Amino acid sequence: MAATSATTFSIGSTASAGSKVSQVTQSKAFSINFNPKNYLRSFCGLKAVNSVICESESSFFGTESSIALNRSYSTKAQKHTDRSYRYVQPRASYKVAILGAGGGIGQPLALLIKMSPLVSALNLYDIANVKGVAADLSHCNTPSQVADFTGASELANCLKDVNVVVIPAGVPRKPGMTRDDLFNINANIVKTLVEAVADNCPDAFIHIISNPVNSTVPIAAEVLKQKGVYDPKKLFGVTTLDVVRANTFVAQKKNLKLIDVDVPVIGGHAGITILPLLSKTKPAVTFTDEEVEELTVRIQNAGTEVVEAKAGAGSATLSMAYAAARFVESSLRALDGDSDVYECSYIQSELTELPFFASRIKLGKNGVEAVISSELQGLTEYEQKALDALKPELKASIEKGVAFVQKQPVTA
Ligand SMILES: NC(=O)C1=CN([C@@H]2O[C@H](COP(=O)(O)OP(=O)(O)OC[C@H]3O[C@@H](n4cnc5c(N)ncnc54)[C@H](O)[C@@H]3O)[C@@H](O)[C@H]2O)C=CC1
Ligand SMILES: O=C([O-])CC(=O)C(=O)O
Repeated sequence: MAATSATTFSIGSTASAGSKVSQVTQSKAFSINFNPKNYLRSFCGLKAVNSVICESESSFFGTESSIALNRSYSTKAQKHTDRSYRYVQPRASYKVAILGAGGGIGQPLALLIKMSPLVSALNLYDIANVKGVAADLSHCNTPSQVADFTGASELANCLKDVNVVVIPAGVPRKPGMTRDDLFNINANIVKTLVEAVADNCPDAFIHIISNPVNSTVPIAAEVLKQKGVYDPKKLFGVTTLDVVRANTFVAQKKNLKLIDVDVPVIGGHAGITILPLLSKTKPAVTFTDEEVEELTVRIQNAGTEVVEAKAGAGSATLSMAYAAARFVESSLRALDGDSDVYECSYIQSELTELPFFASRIKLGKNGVEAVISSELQGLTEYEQKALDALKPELKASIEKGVAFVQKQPVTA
């Protein structure tokens, strides 16, 4: 990506003030130069502001989708027919499957992915009937073909040749519950679905949304290991919503433009294991101690805020679909060769002594290309204490997930 400003900073072993990138694959660290403007743009996810004004090239709300929509009610549409048809052609042909597509997250997520010019096939799977959802979506005049798959007997077909599998299948919280209270039901759902992924599309990127993410990702890893197809670079716990919330809350608090704010969120995805690194906010922002405490607690409890507001009708669905769509878009861009894709995600990690940990990562064609280790350096005292405090809980959740699969080995 070309630099547009004179101010550049570098990440890598040669950097003095920038971020350090460590290779997941354990090959030696490398350095990259890029400018802060692009750096921030790559964290904008669905690029809300840019995409609404149709500047983005590969956003779900980018040029192609917008032109496709605009054509429907433009009085001059006819004059532009040829040009518009050229634009609505898919720009890439990736196949995405959503498992749990009929649910509160699955449906809006399917709509957002249907708008992507990078997707040629969108497979919807659920144990409940998804025929109606697929029929409904298939009327949208965007490039991808939608197909429905209902029940276990159709799961293998749903997964054939898929590049990205997104898993929001499972039960959501009700008021008074923790995410860990969902373990007994969701552990088995994730285990069964990932077994099918291992059998049918072992090379796919796997995005786990089902809670408790701190345990369901280790469950998925253990299943893939037992199946002999585990690639730690392609298994992701989706923690994008924590980043989206942190960005939103900080922007609101500090009166900043939403599009400009980027807060890395590390650790895991439950209560105190969610740790926003406010000191690493870009652009640099100064917070009082009270603001740090208030923002950190709000970000950690944001899921519960929604659960309580929905009063028994489930947990975050729309913001989660938005966040998951952002992570899918980032994955597709990386698969498509974009070399400037960064997200936070909960992955197998060597960043701390814990085997799974959420942090900023660089995504590439083969999944996790690098882990940004520098964001864990120079933490404030508050952040360091919070990091130390989250480790026992996260460790226990990881061990619970691993033990679950070891007690009930996968079917060959
Ligand atoms: N990672 C994150 O940041 C977030 C995670 N979540 C989690 O996402 C999960 C889904 O939430 P919602 O969509 O609101 O729930 P929902 O109940 O509305 O939808 C779940 C869907 O999964 C389907 N399902 C259940 N068992 C299945 C199976 N074995 N195979 C295929 N589909 C199956 C159901 O039929 C339903 O359509 C929950 O576990 C929730 O806690 C929710 C918000 C944020
Ligand atoms: O809070 C929940 O149960 C759902 C969730 O993970 C979130 O909204 O972050």
